[in-house]
Amino acid sequence: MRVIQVNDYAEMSQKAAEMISEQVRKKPDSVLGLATGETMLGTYAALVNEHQQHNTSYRDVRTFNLDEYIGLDATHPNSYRYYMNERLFRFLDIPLAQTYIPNGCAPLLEEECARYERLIEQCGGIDLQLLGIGQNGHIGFNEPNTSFASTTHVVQLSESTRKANARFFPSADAVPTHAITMGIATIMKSKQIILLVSGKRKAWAVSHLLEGEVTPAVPASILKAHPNVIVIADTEALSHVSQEKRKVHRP
Ligand SMILES: N[C@@H]1[C@@H](O)[C@H](O)[C@@H](COP(=O)(O)O)O[C@@H]1O
Repeated sequence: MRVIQVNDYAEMSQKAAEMISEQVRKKPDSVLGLATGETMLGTYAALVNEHQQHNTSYRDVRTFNLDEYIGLDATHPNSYRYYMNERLFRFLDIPLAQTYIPNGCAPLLEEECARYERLIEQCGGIDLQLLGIGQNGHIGFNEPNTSFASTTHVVQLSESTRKANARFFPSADAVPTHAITMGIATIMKSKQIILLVSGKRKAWAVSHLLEGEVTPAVPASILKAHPNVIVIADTEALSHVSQEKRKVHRP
């Protein structure tokens, strides 16, 4: 695991956008794994900027998002489909049919999970997966104590995650109780992973990731076992981590 320490959110976002654009220029038919949340907003804005300035084309790219709330459709402003369309896809030249997000309104949710997992495989797997991290160390919506062997599945969101995400909803009760998420094994199959972390809110999760043991109690800790992970973290997110560990980590 390689750690890149940056000063702040803006620098983290710029760095991540540069790495994603580079991947797409190197391999124009890349399969990108995408994430949502506040962490990604700056990266997507920087990516749009880069696309407009340098004409990097996304025509042949396919994208798979990590997760989606159950019960919110594409027109709901809090659905991750809405977020992705509004924040990123509408500014790029990517055909929407090449952007995949689990359908949280599918009548048969288990089948939807299996379909999604199959689709990722049929596209040749994810070349570059972008990840954020929850305050409790979750990745995607894989809450603490999810099996490391899990594939795309339906999850019940923990109260702490619902509370953390309530800031985007009109009220805490409006946050859905369930979601579909890529599993931990799905995420770990990606060829490369970039984890973005910003702010004091995430300091505990980052310090466990870099200095704690690998345990299902902190889902992100499994990333230590992946051969190609880059963590881009700002000074506040790294504030609980020793200077030594901030430099370079290899599995
Ligand atoms: N499912 C998403 C995660 O993929 C994301 O990493 C996390 C952190 O979000 P934020 O970036 O808003 O802190 O929130 C949600 O739970």
